[in-house]
Order: sequence, then structure tokens, then C-alpha cells
Amino acid sequence: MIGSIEVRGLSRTFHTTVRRPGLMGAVRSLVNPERVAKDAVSDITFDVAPGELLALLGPNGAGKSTTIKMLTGILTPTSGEARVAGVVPYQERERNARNIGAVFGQRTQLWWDLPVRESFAILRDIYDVPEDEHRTRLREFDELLDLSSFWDTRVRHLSLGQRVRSDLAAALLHDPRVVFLDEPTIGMDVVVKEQVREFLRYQVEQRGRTVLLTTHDMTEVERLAERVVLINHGRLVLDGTLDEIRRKFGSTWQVRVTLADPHAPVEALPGMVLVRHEGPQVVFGPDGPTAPAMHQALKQVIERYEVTDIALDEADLEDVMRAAYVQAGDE
Ligand SMILES: Nc1ncnc2c1ncn2[C@@H]1O[C@H](COP(=O)(O)OP(=O)(O)OP(=O)(O)O)[C@@H](O)[C@H]1O
Repeated sequence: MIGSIEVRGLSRTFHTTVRRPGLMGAVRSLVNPERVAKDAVSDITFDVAPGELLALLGPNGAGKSTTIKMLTGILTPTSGEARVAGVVPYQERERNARNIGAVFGQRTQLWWDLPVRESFAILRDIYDVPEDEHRTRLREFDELLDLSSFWDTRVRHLSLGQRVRSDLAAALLHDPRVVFLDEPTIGMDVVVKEQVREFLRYQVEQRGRTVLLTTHDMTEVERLAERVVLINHGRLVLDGTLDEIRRKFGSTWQVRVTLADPHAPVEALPGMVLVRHEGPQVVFGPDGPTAPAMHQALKQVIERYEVTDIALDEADLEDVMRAAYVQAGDE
């Protein structure tokens, strides 16, 4: 379907040669190399609907980049199948390239020695974009990403934030329906991060693009994604909305109180654990399935202790994801 991403049982195994330690080991490795297989991605199935932004999350080495490389046609899967906007990316690389845009935060696809605007012009010619369309799109991107302040500079002299903003514009100049972003805001300052997020939100909501995003930044996930797919050790461990994930893995709340008497003895309450206790400051959290609802928790604390201040916090997404990784195997 136009603009959708369909992934069915996708797997990719890498075969590498192990180097044995020491000089003798090196000689033995040369004569008789030991090959090991690594299942970077194992039997992953998920969909992204047209016009949806999905965050693909997982700890380092989970298999996110390998998945994106298969969907952009850079890598061929060992088994399984994928379709991006109806095209099998690794079988029809050129057709796929016309439908997609991709940004890898750690690398640039721009010409290092050329000013940014010349890179844009080369891409316009590669993708046969009519001149008036090119100009209109550049104007739109400039408004959102403030490109004109640096687009006459050579790419090699750009700051990281300027370079990634240029890469984003370059990836979208041919108006692709599907966009892959592998850690696009890594290393950026908060102001530029926010600008890039605004730009992405605009591209999804106003331009209807489908986006698959990987990031380790949970603020980004909360700001941009409604749905996430979580992978760990190459396997899909979770596919759901942020709300579903919070419900399933959240310790979803914490009650923080300041006691009137800093020396009062403090202990856990029914269905609640004592998370922290320093002087008058005490934090209670939910104790797994026996935890009371939030309003009940507040009531229990107030009835049991005399407090001068009380606050109820939602656990942040970082904690929820950590719990999800742990429960899904290990970190
Ligand atoms: N070309 C390759 N040859 C051998 N092993 C590889 C290759 N590319 C990736 N791997 C291995 O596959 C696993 C998954 O790597 P991948 O880069 O997809 O993870 P990731 O989730 O993107 O991690 P990160 O968050 O650190 O970027 C890792 O164990 C990695 O070492």
C-alpha cells in the first residue's frame, strides 16, 4: 500500500570471523578461521500505517539499524519479507529509493566539499524534481529549519545541528512518502532538537509522511510517537501505544511526601513499596499487581502519616522502558 511499511518474519544473520588472542592465535585464525553466526534481527513482524510515526526502540545492539538497513535496501534479509510503499526494498533498490528518504544521524549523505545548496541541486537532478517544485519545497524547509543561514557553507564546515538539518532537507527534497530516521537528533543541543522535532511533526501531520524513527531519547518518543515497537537481542518484544506500554510495564506513579515529623518511623504500606526515605522526604511506589489505584495510594499515605506536602508523579518513560527491557530478558 502507498506509504505503508510491512515487515513479516524478517531476519538477518551476520557471519563473522573470530580472532583468537595472541600471536599463535592470530596465525591459527589465519590458517583455520573460526566463523560465528550472529542473529542481529530474528523473525520480526510489524506494520507502520500510512501517515503514522512509529518509534523503533531497543538497547544498543538490539538490531534497530540492521532493520532499517533492510527496509532501505542496503542489506538483504536472511529470511522473511518486507514491503515499503508496496516495494520489496532489497529487490528493487532504485524504485524503493524514489519512495523513501533516509537520515542516519551519525553519517551524512551530502557532498562533503560542496556547499549545502549545491548538494540539494544535485539531488534535484538525480530525482528529476521540477525546478519550481524544488524551489517551493526548499522555501518550506528553510522556514522550518532555518537553512538559508548556512546553506552556502561547505558541508565539511557545518556544525552537527546544521549538518543534520541539511540532511533532513536533502532526504525529503524528492517528496518521499516514507522516511527512515536512525537517531536523527543524536548529539544535538535542546534548541535544535526541538526544531527538528517540530519539522518531523509537520511532515507527518501536514504532509502525511510515514516515519520510522529510532532514538534513545525518550523525550523525543513522548513528543513524537504514539506507537512504539521495542526490540531486544534482535527479537520483537513489544508493539503497542505508549499508553499500553505504560500500563503494562509502568510502575506508573510515585507518591512523594514531606513528613511533619522527620523522625517518625516509616514503613511500606499495603500494595506499596518504600522507594526512598531521607529525613522528612519519603517516596512510595506501587508494589506490582497488588498496587492500589493512584487515588487510593494517596488516601492511604495521608491516613497513615501526618504530612506537610504531598505530590503524585507519573513514572517517566525512561523508567518504563527500562522495566520493559528487563522483563523482556535483560538490559
Ligand atoms: N555488518 C555486521 N557484521 C557483523 N555483525 C553486525 C554487523 N552489523 C551489525 N552487527 C551486529 O548486529 C547486532 C545488531 O546491531 P545494530 O547496529 O542493528 O543494533 P542497534 O539496535 O542499531 O544498536 P545501537 O543502538 O547501538 O545503534 C549487534 O550485535 C551488531 O554487533
